[in-house]
Amino acid sequence: MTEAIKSSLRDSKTARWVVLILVSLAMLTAYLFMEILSPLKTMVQNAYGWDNSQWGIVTGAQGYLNVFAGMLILGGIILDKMGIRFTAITSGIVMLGGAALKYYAFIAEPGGDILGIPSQVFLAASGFAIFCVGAETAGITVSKILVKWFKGKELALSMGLEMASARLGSALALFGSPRIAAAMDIPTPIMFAAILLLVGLILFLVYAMMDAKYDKEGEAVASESDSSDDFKISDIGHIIKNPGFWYIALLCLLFYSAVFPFYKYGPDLMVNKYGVDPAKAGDIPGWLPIGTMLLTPVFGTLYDRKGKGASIMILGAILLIVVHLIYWTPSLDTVGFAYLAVIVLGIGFSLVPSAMWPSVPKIVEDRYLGTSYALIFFIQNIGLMGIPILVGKVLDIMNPGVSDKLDAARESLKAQGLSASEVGDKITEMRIAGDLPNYDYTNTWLIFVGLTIAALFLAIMLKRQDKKSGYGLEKPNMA
Ligand SMILES: N[C@@H](Cc1c[nH]cn1)C(=O)NCC(=O)O
Repeated sequence: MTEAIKSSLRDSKTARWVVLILVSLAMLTAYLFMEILSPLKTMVQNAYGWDNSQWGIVTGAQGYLNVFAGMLILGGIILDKMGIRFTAITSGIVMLGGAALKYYAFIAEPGGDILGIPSQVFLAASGFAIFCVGAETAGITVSKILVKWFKGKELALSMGLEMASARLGSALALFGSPRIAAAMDIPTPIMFAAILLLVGLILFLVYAMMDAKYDKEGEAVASESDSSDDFKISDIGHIIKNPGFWYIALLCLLFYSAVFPFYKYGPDLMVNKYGVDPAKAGDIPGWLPIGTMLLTPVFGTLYDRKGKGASIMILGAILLIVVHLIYWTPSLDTVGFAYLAVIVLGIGFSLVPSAMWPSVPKIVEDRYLGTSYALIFFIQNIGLMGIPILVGKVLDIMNPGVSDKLDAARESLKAQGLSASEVGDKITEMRIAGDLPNYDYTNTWLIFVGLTIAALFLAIMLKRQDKKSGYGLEKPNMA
């Protein structure tokens, strides 16, 4: 029996690392699709005539089903009840289905309205909303997979590497998508990213085979019966009575609202404020995920060894304020400042998550951990939905007439028989030449400044609560 356990898959270092590679690459494809449209805002608007509010409807679709239909919570329950294999494969299929619908919206260019929204916008938003249900569920499933295979071994390292791989997916989308769209057309990068999701699904299927073998070996019984990662409705009552939970959940909402929506609007800011070529719109924001890939493990190790978790979150929030102030200040309009701000953002975006996620187990009891993470992601999704919508709306309000002028030019080009891609290219040329106006982001960017100031306030409150409740956030994680 002992021999059988020793030779189990879990004890095989090779098997563990194969699992890590499989799920990390699957998450890379998910994060890649998540940002595939983000650097194309200028091109999409020039080609299809979406205003900023419509862009907000599509990019904020992340939360429609996850928040309003409670799909993130349902995903947690399904993971708990149906297990890892079922949930991983199902989330892969859901991501692919959503991606296919989003691709259809761009390739078919459907006319008319659905529920008062242009059909193309409605279908692209619906596809993204469905994709995000799969992506968020895949995220919580992969965390559970890593706990299953790496608990008591290289767990923190495996989580860090999986996150780094996911960030690489975001970077590939930001750098690659506009280049492919400029060389081919807008639907092509979306199609490539959808094909990669199919590869991700195949990787989950291969993982499921390994997982089945692992379970057959019988060793999983012990780890599966450790229910600390499970989602339980009954836990919610206990968790929401804990003030520390609220501080960290709201900090997560504010902090991520100031960062992930930056992917959706940052590339267009680069074009409109810094005069970057739309085919390279994602290049400066693309350094953000690359920087975090390298820095998050460094700051994570620092927190493990030296502690100061609450102080790290305060410092991260201060850096974020500096970043968004740089992007907001009208006179700081040279590309050098855009790079400087993204470097500081990279440091801030590495500091906060490296301290935030490992702090949750210090605030809530182990048995509530799975439910707590699902609830935090649920609250985070409210911001990831609301902020892109708000930014789009405010941008339209602050730029009266700009979308109308672009529309008029587009209509006259369309009347000359040009395709959407050709219209987009012409409008881009006219905007670069100054014949058509750009969007002024100045006042709109104050939304991000406000979010980061609120995040700093919450981080300070969390530190105070830590002193009061003795969570030990300032203490090292390692003895
Ligand atoms: N909600 C998840 C996944 C995600 C990524 N982009 C939008 N949602 C999350 O925030 N994971 C943590 C991270 O830092 O990526």
